[in-house]
Amino acid sequence: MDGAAAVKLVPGEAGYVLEDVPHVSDYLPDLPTYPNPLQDNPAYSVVKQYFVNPDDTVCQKIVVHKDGPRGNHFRRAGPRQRVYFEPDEVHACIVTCGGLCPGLNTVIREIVCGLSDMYGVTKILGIQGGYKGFYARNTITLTPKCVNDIHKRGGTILGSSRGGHDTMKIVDSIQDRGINQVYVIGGDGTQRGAGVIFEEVRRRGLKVSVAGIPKTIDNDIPVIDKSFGFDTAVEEAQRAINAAHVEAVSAENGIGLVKLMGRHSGFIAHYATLASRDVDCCLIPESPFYLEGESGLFRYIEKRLKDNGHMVIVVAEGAGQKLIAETMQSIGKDASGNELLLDVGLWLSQKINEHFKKNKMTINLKYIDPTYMIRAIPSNASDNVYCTLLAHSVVHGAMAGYTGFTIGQVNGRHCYIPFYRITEKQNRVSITDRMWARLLSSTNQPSFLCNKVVEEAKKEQERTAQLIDGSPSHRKAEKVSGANFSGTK
Ligand SMILES: Nc1ncnc2c1ncn2[C@@H]1O[C@H](COP(=O)(O)OP(=O)(O)OP(=O)(O)O)[C@@H](O)[C@H]1O
Ligand SMILES: O=P(O)(O)OC[C@H]1O[C@](O)(CO)[C@@H](O)[C@@H]1O
Ligand SMILES: [Mg+2]
Repeated sequence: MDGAAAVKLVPGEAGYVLEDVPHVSDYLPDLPTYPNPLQDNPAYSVVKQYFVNPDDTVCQKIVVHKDGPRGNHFRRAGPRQRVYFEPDEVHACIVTCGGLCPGLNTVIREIVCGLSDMYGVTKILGIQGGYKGFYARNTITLTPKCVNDIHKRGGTILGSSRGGHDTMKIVDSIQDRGINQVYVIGGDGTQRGAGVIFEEVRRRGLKVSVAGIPKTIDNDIPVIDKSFGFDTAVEEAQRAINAAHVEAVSAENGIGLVKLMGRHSGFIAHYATLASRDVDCCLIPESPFYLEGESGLFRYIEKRLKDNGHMVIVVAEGAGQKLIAETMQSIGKDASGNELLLDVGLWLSQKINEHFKKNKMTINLKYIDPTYMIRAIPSNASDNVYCTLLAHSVVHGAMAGYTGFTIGQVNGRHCYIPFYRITEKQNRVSITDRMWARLLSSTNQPSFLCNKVVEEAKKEQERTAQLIDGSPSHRKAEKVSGANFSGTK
């Protein structure tokens, strides 16, 4: 487990457990603290109860039973009365890694503006081109002025990359440059990378806070309510689905097929389908499907065309990979080690065309692949606000000396989550819960579920629920009874 040595569990009454995050004072005792400059900030000083009570925690499980345990909690995010860095002392850096996602520039902007406006920090570096930028690329100086309008642009002004995570070289670069706050924006791979950077920083005894901001278009990061940019992507996907629908209704036996992103998690396809109501079938990686037979996809398409004259299919890029692999060779891995996917959209188009040709039925299939279009756009208004809050919360955490954490919204509240909770599993669409049932009922598609698949899905859900509910028994944990934990030295 990444960061296993840093597990900090603080038990309380009635099964209460705080899964705390590391703090620089865990391994550097007697560090001085300073009053939070926010208390003199004209904008913020009017806020009643502005500082977060250090004992505030956010519960992960909000549906509980009368006699059930209170479950796991995370430390609530927000400004602390005392901070562990003086503004002049801070030398922050920001890096973006992995694939693009709407909102990256907003998060960069708001970390810079948050550090500057709230804490008076002036030294902020942008690391170019992802992790390898620490040792192989240039850096740029980030100021509120130069990031002023970047939230209106898609992508990341810093550039991003996959692969190239060389922990020693990265931490050498952090040490050589005198960086003491590292803000890492990226998905599960990136947060794993941040976890090992944190471990190395701690091993060297550096006063450096390593903080993650989770980013993933696929919404595959667990624990958090949802990842930033997801709503924007779902909204943009509507344009492709609308086009597919228009094409389909305007042709004889028209079929509109749209491929959307979603490597192992089909959330974009799922939510875009539910939002649209024009979709007749949604195929995702979590729900294996098959083509032939009475309950297969071909029969459903025939029926739908007969009843309605047209249909729209949405397929997540990771769907049907096992099926395709029966006839196609794997195409290897990307620079980060992620499996490259076979093109389910092209494959499905070909299979459907072949099937109807063989059965002498005329169809008009239009395949739309908006893959990168849904993630290369700027974030929408609500994602912009979401990104702003995440960025400000992560800044408060680093200034307060927390480290080895990811910022996340859990049940509507922002909190500091240990890296290992974000990286130990992926968030997947559960095909045995009410949300997927809602989709099945809105599209009327076959569930493709045989008993074996349902049983496997239920088992997976139980296993996942144990992780999500936190049952900490499986962790190599050091239990502590108070917040002044120093067991990670
Ligand atoms: N286990 C790991 N340890 C250290 N670094 C890692 C690890 N996994 C991935 N990384 C690094 O993290 C960076 C991003 O990883 P990856 O390409 O998997 O994207 P991601 O962060 O998961 O984002 P997304 O999948 O949403 O595009 C890469 O530079 C990669 O080298
Ligand atoms: O082509 P790239 O940039 O490597 O990224 C593609 C992948 O990145 C994601 O957008 C995020 O993991 C996936 O949905 C997609 O498979
Ligand atoms: Mg990933």
